Amino acid sequence: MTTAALKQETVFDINEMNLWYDQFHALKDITFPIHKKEVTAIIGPSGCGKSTFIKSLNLMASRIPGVKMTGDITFNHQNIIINKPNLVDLRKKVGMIFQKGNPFPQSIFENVAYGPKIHGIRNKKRLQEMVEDSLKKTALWDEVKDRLNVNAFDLSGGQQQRLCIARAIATNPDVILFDEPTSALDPVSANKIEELILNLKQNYTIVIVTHNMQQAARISDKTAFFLHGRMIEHGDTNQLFSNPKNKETEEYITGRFG
Ligand SMILES: Nc1ncnc2c1ncn2[C@@H]1O[C@H](COP(=O)(O)OP(=O)(O)OP(=O)(O)O)[C@@H](O)[C@H]1O
Repeated sequence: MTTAALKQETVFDINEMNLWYDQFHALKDITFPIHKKEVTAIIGPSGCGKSTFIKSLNLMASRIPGVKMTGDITFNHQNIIINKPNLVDLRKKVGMIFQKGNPFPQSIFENVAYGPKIHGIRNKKRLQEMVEDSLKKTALWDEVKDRLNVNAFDLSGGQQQRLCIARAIATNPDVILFDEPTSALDPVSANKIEELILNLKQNYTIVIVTHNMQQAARISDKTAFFLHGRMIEHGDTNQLFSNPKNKETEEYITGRFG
C-alpha cells in the first residue's frame, strides 16, 4: 500500500485559522485535520475557545456581530471562511447538538421531519420512513413510536437530547458537532448518549467538546487540547492521554489546572 493510500481521509482541514470577537483574539493559528468517521474530542479549560472552535466549523460563530475569521477551514474541497457557502446547505451537512436538548415546541414527528421538509421532501410516506429511520438510529424509536404526535417537551432531558440528534441525522449530514452534549444529563442518560456517539461514528464524523476527560478518553479516536485560544496538541486519544508530548497537555490531563 502506498503512503498516500495510508493517509487518513479528512472531512475538515483547518489551517492557520484565527477568530476575533471585536479586538479579542479568541482562536489563534489553529491547524489540524478532522478525520472521517472518527470521533474527535476537543478538551481544555474553561474559556480556552472550545465552543468558539466548534461553532466555527458550521460558521455559527461567524454570524456573531463583531466576529472576524481568517485562515482556512476546508470542507468538501472549499474554504468555507472565504467561499461563504449557503448556510442552510452547510448545516444540512454539518449538524450541531448543544449542551441542552433544544427541540422545537412541536410534536416528536415534526421535530424530526423539519429538516427533510425544508429540503423539499413533501411525500408523507417518505417523511414517515425518514422519521422512523432517524429515531431508530438514535435508539429512541421504541420509546416514542406510540406517541409521535405528543409535544417534544414531554420527553425527558436525555430523550430530548436524542431527539435533537435524530433531527440532525434526518438531513443526512456528514458531520455532527456536539457541544458538551451530556453535561446537563444524569449519568444513565449521559451513558446512552456516549453509546449512541460510538454507534454513530460508523456513519458520521463526530466532533465533541467535553469538559469530561474520562468521556474524551472513552469515546474519542483523536483528541485536540486547547489552551488560551491555541490548539496545543492533537493526536491519537490513547497516546495523548498516556504519553502527551506537551508539558501543558500533561499538566491539564493530570488535573494540575483547569
Ligand atoms: N459572543 C462573544 N463575544 C465576546 N467574547 C466571547 C463570545 N463568546 C465567547 N467569548 C470569549 O471567547 C473566549 C472563548 O470562549 P469559549 O466559549 O469558546 O470557551 P470554552 O473553552 O468553550 O469555555 P467553556 O468551557 O467555559 O464553555 C472566552 O474568553 C470568552 O469570554
